[in-house]
Amino acid sequence: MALASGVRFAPRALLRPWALLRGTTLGRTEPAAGGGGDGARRFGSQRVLVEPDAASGVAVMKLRNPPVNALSLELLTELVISLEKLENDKTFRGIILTSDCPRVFCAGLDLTEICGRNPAHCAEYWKAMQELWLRMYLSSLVLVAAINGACPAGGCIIALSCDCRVLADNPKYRIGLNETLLGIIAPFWLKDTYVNTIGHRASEQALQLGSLFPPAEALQVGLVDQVVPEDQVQSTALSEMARWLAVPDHARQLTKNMMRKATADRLLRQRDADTQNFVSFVCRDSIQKSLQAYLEKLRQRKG
Ligand SMILES: CC/C=C\CC/C=C/CC(=O)SCCNC(=O)CCNC(=O)[C@H](O)C(C)(C)COP(=O)(O)OP(=O)(O)OC[C@H]1O[C@@H](n2cnc3c(N)ncnc32)[C@H](O)[C@@H]1OP(=O)(O)O
Repeated sequence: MALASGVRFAPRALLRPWALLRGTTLGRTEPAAGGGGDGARRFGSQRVLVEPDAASGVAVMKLRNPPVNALSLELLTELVISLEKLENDKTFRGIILTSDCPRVFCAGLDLTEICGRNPAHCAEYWKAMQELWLRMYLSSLVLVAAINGACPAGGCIIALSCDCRVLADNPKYRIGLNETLLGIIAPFWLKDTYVNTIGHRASEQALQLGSLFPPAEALQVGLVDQVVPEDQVQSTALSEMARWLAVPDHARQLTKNMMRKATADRLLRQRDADTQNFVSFVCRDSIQKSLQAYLEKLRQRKG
């Protein structure tokens, strides 16, 4: 993690993402609609669509894992790879992260990845979650979340790993860490990310209550930076991006690192212990029962 001007400081090779890849179609490049030169070419994978604009140095990254962008192992892996690809390309200075699925930004952990799975799978899954958070949280690029749908739990953490958040003004698009309502506990690094964003007292309350904030409250508590009509989310995210990109990269990157490194280092120091803790917790019979019941409730809610 070199700190020289312009040098990327995201941790490299903490986990080789492609080792996790199963049945994905990465590296596909196709012309965008109406596109011409390099700046208009899309690339990405099955679950992550990247629309790069070389002229502005900004890429729009869309999550497309229907129906709710649950963070499956494949989606986590593809996100890490797309992020790494953009970070390694000097053309790009910023990413706007948004959803390609209607009404949902990201439903958080894919509960089917941790329900009824063996400990080895849960460990592999959790390591991938840690990896994505570390890479996003320490990314040298400016990350702006254009939150165009519901954003609970792991979805909220993805958004909080960005530098700035724009939320669509729709009362159904709630954001927050609701883990306690599932009978599970946010690990310390999710808690730290929350505290770093909204402060200790607000986090203490929101974490214990499992609060999911509607837009106006999310703005008030500081979980998001702007709430705008749904059709203005993308344009506002672009304006925010321009504001962040107006700052010289090296100064902004070093400042970001100064603000975030201690939090990331805390996980890096105890990554294995955190994984073991997660696995032993979620594999308990009582926790499995809670998760199964929650999933069942979600399925029955339909229709
Ligand atoms: C020691 C550390 C221990 C633990 C740390 C663990 C950290 C956990 C962080 C997490 O992220 S836990 C996951 C929390 N996520 C949620 O609580 C969100 C649950 N989902 C929803 O509230 C809603 O689905 C939605 C608001 C996101 C979208 O609502 P809607 O558009 O009405 O869709 P449906 O509810 O009908 O869902 C469609 C479909 O998707 C399935 N599904 C939804 N969420 C998940 C999920 N997180 N994982 C897996 N599957 C999910 C849902 O069951 C439906 O499936 P069908 O088979 O019925 O189509």
